[in-house]
Amino acid sequence: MGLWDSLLSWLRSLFFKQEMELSLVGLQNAGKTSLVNSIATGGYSEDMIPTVGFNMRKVTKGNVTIKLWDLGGQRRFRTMWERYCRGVSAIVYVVDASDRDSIPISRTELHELLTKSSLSGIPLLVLGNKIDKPEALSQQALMDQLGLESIKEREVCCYMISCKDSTNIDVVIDWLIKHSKSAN
Ligand SMILES: Nc1nc2c(ncn2[C@@H]2O[C@H](COP(=O)(O)OP(=O)(O)OP(=O)(O)O)[C@@H](O)[C@H]2O)c(=O)[nH]1
Ligand SMILES: [Mg+2]
Repeated sequence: MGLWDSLLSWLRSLFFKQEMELSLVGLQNAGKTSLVNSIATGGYSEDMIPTVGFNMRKVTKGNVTIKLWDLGGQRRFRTMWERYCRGVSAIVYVVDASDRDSIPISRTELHELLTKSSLSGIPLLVLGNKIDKPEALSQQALMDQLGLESIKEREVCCYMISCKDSTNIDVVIDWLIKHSKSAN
């Protein structure tokens, strides 16, 4: 009985194994690396080292192996974003929703990235992070200030999250799994 069950689940994993690759972009200090940690282990740390260049991390959720390109958000690394977003299943754009002064720059960088023809049609998931902070914008205000409604040529979704409190991380993982390449 046990053997039969494990044989079945092995067969199932052969047929339903899915892979996806995605890129995390957004300004420095937005919480991209924190999000990777939150997705991978649920862990959170206050003292993070800014990402220099990029990091790659593979995370398995159920039958889906997610390859995450975690890119540096400082200005000098932003020219790399496009290269690492080519061919991915989804672009995840992380915004510090509590840092209101940074939103206009974040908006400009997002729309600049989306003008690249190499990235046309790739679904976009915008995440307003740090909603544990009282000064965080509401979802509607963030969507307005980022000009998300003007993006028509691709699927766009926006969630508000907190890596610190693990708020909505499960919703993010569900969205990602639904957008893995072999999923319908
Ligand atoms: N309050 C709060 N702080 C957070 C949250 N997520 C991340 N931070 C903090 O924000 C800071 C920056 O986080 P990182 O994950 O390094 O940001 P990043 O986007 O990877 O930054 P770069 O690698 O420089 O592009 C760290 O001090 C984190 O602890 C959150 O949900 N709430
Ligand atoms: Mg980082």
